[in-house]
Amino acid sequence: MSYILEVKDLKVSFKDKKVLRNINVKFKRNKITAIIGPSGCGKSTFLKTLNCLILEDSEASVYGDIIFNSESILSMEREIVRQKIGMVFQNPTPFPLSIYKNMEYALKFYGVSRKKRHEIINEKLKLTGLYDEIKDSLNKSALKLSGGQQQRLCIARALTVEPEILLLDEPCSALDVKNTLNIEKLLTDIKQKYTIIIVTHNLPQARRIADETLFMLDGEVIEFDDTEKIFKNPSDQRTKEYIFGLFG
Ligand SMILES: Nc1ncnc2c1ncn2[C@@H]1O[C@H](COP(=O)(O)OP(=O)(O)OP(=O)(O)O)[C@@H](O)[C@H]1O
Repeated sequence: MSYILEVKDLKVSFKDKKVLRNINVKFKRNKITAIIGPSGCGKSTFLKTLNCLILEDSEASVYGDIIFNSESILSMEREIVRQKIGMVFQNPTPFPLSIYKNMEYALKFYGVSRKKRHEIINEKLKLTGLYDEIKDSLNKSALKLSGGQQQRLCIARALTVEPEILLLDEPCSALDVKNTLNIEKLLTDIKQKYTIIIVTHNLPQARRIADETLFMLDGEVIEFDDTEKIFKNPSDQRTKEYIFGLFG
């Protein structure tokens, strides 16, 4: 089995508050992994640690290591980490620019030629199912798109720099059912090419799309296994109680 990311003895604190405790897990390449757990258990902190975003917080201390393709991301250049490990947030975050300029932004930063930028932008808009919907209004403000379209644009934008891993923090929590299902289909369509790690409160969503599911509680990983095993026959009593709705 090929692993893309290995988390070793990871601990994260904000000042003296311990938020993540001794996490040791490995993420499989080209799979969707869902991270679930009650509010405040540390899911977003964990996700933000996986692409070093947490290091931008002056109150955060990070111990342990995260190995990506046999290299420690904590000692890699941040720009390379962000290119290899992209992130999409809970609320769609298009820049207040045109759709095209949103898509072009990171490509310009990395010095990609105009012709190549155009090719990549079309390809990613097609991949995320947006192209047919917006091909005649690429110069329109991205803020005028619907919430679901904005979130697909953010995914398309994150993919322009060809990350190997895409992290998503509750990407559907601001969307209706139809847009949620669109995003879920999109994620399952692209997993042949990308490794996807998604934080979700929506347990049926984790069950629908994730190959593996990681259950966290109070900053610890309680159980990490095939999604079917976690939902049908979890090994730990605490996972059982969360899955069957006794807490959370
Ligand atoms: N920048 C920060 N400074 C101080 N404490 C923080 C910071 N970010 C998160 N925390 C604390 O860390 C703990 C874990 O928060 P985190 O957002 O990771 O949990 P979560 O499981 O993603 O929660 P939710 O499901 O509600 O989004 C919480 O107690 C939170 O208050």
